[in-house]
Amino acid sequence: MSLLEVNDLCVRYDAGDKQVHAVDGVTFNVDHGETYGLVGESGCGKTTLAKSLIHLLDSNGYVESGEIWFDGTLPEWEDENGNARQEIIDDDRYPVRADGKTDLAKLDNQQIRDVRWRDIALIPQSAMNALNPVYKVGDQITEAILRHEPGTPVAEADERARDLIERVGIEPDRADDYAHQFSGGMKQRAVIAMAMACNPDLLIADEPTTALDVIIQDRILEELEALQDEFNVAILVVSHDISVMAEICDQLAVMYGGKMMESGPMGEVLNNAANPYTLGLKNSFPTVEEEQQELISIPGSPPTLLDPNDGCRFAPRCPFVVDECHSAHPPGYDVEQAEGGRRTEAGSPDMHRSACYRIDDLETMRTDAQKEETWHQNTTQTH
Ligand SMILES: Nc1ncnc2c1ncn2[C@@H]1O[C@H](COP(=O)(O)OP(=O)(O)OP(=O)(O)O)[C@@H](O)[C@H]1O
Repeated sequence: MSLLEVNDLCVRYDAGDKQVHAVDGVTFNVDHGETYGLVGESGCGKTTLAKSLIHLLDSNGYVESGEIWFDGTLPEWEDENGNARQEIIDDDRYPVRADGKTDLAKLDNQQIRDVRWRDIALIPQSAMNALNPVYKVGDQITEAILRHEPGTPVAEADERARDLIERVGIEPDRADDYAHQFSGGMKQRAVIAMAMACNPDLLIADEPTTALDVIIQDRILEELEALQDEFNVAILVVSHDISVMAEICDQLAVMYGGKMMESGPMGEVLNNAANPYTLGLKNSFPTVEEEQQELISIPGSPPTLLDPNDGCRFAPRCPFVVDECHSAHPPGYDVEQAEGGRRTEAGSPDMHRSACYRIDDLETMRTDAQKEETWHQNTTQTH
């Protein structure tokens, strides 16, 4: 059973008399212990999607519609074994399903606070600045444990904090240091340790390695994987960097303009890309294997998402655009079927899916997408 099941989620920001459609009709599942990646250019809605799950949006942001089913529930709705009580499941006033999952979108502020840290923890973007400069690093982790598990004896919380610090590769004695005594990589590790303080089932990591050099980046990714193996924590990782995703993800979703353009098992999405946007994104990133690879950018810029038109979000920049693309944003099509020339909607969000009307012409798109002239000659005709 999946840990997280997001159905048709739409998130908006109020912007004067208009709205920013930052996340639009997004559906995906994350399994226990798996790493799910959200990749895409800046502004495509990755952070908004991640933060909306635990109600950490800016004050003008809100979930307009959709469901966020999470395999866990509030302590007061559980029996002694930690399962949702039957009378809570049966009572329509509670957003709890027969399989014990809770719809996080329906929780109020107080309720979602009980889920944060204990069940789902966030490593925010620019996490290195998340440490408080006036408290010792170890004390900040102890404090997080005590705040979310109030019955814990202080000595035990201290011990756990030091243990976590050690697990992320920092000498436990450094727990008595202040953040300014830590390097960038150590600060990032300390924030990861803090996020793991209450042993959550899901860790949301927003650009966990962006400000770090490549060597430290690798180590942080290794440490995240080690924590995952040890604690079976699922990780929802947000990054603009395909190479980070290729290192750690099991499943990958490519976002553009608030939509999921392509998703599925990571190897499938990256090696067998089936969406013009993914093909374009891959062209613009260097790969380790191809030393002489020519990088090709996608001309144009991402949409503003202010009251967007109907139609595929990528259509204005897509060299493969046809009339149908302007009718409505395409649904997620089954890529395996498309390999055989059939255009069939995907039956499950875990399958390799691509939102593109041209999916039945996949081979042509894959071949043409590798050519520079495809991207840099045809764009004017698409507007
Ligand atoms: N508080 C806000 N008010 C209005 N619009 C916002 C707000 N926060 C984000 N947006 C807009 O929502 C869209 C999605 O932004 P978001 O930060 O989720 O994208 P992202 O892919 O995570 O980008 P980045 O990697 O730069 O953070 C963008 O168009 C952005 O300008």
